[in-house]
Amino acid sequence: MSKLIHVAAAAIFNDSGELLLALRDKAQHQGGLWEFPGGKVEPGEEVRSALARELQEELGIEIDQSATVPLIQVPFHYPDKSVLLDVFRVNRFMGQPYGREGQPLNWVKLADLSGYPFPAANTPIVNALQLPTALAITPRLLSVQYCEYIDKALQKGAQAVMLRAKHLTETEQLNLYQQLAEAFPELLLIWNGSMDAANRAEVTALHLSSERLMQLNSRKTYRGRWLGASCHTEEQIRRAEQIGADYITLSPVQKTASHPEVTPMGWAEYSRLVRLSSLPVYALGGVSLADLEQTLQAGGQGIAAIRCFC
Ligand SMILES: Nc1nc2c([nH]c(=O)n2[C@H]2C[C@H](O)[C@@H](COP(=O)(O)OP(=O)(O)OP(=O)(O)O)O2)c(=O)[nH]1
Ligand SMILES: [Mg+2]
Repeated sequence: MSKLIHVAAAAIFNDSGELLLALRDKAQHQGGLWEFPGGKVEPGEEVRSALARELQEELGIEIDQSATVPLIQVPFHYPDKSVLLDVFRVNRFMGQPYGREGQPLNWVKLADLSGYPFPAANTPIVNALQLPTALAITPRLLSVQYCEYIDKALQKGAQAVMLRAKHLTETEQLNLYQQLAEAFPELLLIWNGSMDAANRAEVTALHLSSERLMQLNSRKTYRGRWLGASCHTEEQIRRAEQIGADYITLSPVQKTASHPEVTPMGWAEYSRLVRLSSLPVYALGGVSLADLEQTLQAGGQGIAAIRCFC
């Protein structure tokens, strides 16, 4: 396999929360498709210096390197080239961006990103941008208690909720899912269950256990929008990538009361697996919102937790 070409790219936001896209010239590799501005890291160059240089060269803007936050790293093999896209969030910049190389630019709302044709390597980047950084996983509750739980979790900073209610029958879980989806129409509500049942109930966001993940070869039959999976090993991460999952949770990062017998992987191993994965990776297991900054700096998607949102 050819050597990975290290590319620094930026998800640049303006004050209205829109994102800057540039159209790649037809003559370029992956030409005619939209991109996150950036370019190749030169030998010996720091990735953030490369990002600042490329944004100056391509857009005429200055950025404060220390104010950039890692978003995701995507290793990707095109038939003719292998790239490592190293993507950062840029929320502040100086100057008015313009296409210094004649490339058209567009400010785009996050919700409209899916309408833009991107190179294939960009799918995980778009997912990382559209997925939240704080995911609450429901504890074991009575059916009537879930609404109140979600209210409280949202107040505490959760931005999405995974309904994990294995103590209820599948029918009860899906009825509850529909009720909660109606009560919280704006919320990304994920059901932890099986693909067949999710398809039958028209669930739009599904999370697979690692066991279910390893039984799947493709997401092709899935009819929802979001597909996630629980991973604990490199092999499971590879399978999640192979089936085309949108995100994974990786656990246990730290010691957790729910699985006291399991040895946690620790932050160093979490960071290593995040670098190796091309997908958005939530840290799970003994983590809370207090660990969010560390998780993002490691290139993770964010944190997933039960306890800290109760
Ligand atoms: N900048 C950028 N490159 C991307 C994206 N997605 C994607 O697959 N790529 C690929 C296309 C290219 O093979 C490589 C980036 O190369 P580039 O052409 O931007 O590099 P550069 O700015 O240094 O340009 P050049 O001097 O080599 O012409 O990464 C993306 O979103 N942004
Ligand atoms: Mg470029």
